[in-house]
Amino acid sequence: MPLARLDISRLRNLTHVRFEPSPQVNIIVGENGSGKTSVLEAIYLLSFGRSFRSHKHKTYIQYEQPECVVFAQVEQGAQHLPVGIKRSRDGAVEVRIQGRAAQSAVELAECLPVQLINPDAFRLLEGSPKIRRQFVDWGVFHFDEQFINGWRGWQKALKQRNSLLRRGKISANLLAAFDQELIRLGEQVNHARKAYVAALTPHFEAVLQQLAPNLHVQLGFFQGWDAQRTLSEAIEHSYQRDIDVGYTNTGPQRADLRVKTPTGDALDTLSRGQQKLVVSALKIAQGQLLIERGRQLVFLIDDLPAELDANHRRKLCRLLESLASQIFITSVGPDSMDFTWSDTTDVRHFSMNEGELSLKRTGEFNE
Ligand SMILES: Nc1ncnc2c1ncn2[C@@H]1O[C@H](COP(=O)(O)OP(=O)(O)OP(=O)(O)O)[C@@H](O)[C@H]1O
Repeated sequence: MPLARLDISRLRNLTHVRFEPSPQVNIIVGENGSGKTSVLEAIYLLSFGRSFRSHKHKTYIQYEQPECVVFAQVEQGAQHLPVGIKRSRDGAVEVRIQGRAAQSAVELAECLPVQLINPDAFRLLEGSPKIRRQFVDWGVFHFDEQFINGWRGWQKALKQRNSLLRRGKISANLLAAFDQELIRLGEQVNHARKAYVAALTPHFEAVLQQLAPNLHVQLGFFQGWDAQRTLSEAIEHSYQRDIDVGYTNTGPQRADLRVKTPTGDALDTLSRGQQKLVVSALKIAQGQLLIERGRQLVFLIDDLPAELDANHRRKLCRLLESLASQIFITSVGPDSMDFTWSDTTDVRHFSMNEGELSLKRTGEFNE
């Protein structure tokens, strides 16, 4: 499933970048502000339909341009699948897969799963539970084909219930009718998430053991309500509170992935670099799980050296190499990319200079 070709037009300072990446390791080196992260942003846009840097599409469309376009040939077996996205300044989004308009961003995510590790990665530990739920749900989405329909139905039922609660004057019978569907789908979502976290945990532990053997970190899953109760019981229990506050207090919308060390929350006890290692381990574990199920994914590693010492950088590279996935790594200087890749790994070095990308010959950086 690697990207065989990538065309980026009018995205930040990339007026027109066109290149053929390696199906394995791609290293993009350039000065601050040269456009390295924008290449990763373009690939991410192709998978998620949005940027990881800004929710405002106008910020990444090149100044004074009406739109940006990212187009790729995605390898699927012996075939190439053309996939493209166009984001216009007026807000329009056009996604095309194999020449036809895609129905939703879900189709994009299905044909191009992308995993990002960047300097903001520690936000997964630091940020709100929503960020961790999104992390878990991304994994479940690729792990369990039934998940997305149940999740969408549950979200719809939850929104309807909340809107009823907000308006007040609600009859118990009407609420109960909504609750049946909410509970059925909510239990489904919860079941899928729990199964996923259970499958992810041994992968996470093994990856972390390789990356940082001295770190002892445990994963736990909070389902969003008291584990001793069914969802139906929990909703019934918080009925009056829901009416008082005007929204649904309990359920899978409160779920969280708990990351703990023996002495407390990982966030409070680990250094920044250690947090980055834990998050990298979580993301690599997600990737491993996908690969184990016969899928492929693209890893985007933005600014690899940030917060990692040479020893941990090398360990991370070794792990990434062992995944046999397509990887894009950015770095400000070749010195920090001192890892020796195996002779059998296809490594392509690119240099980024003011929005212009060029392929380097092997060893050119060291000359
Ligand atoms: N909408 C835009 N249109 C044109 N240029 C933009 C736009 N937004 C940002 N830029 C410029 O595009 C470049 C984007 O660089 P990018 O963030 O990709 O750099 P980088 O090589 O990853 O840098 P660093 O090493 O500092 O992270 C910057 O020079 C920035 O000023």
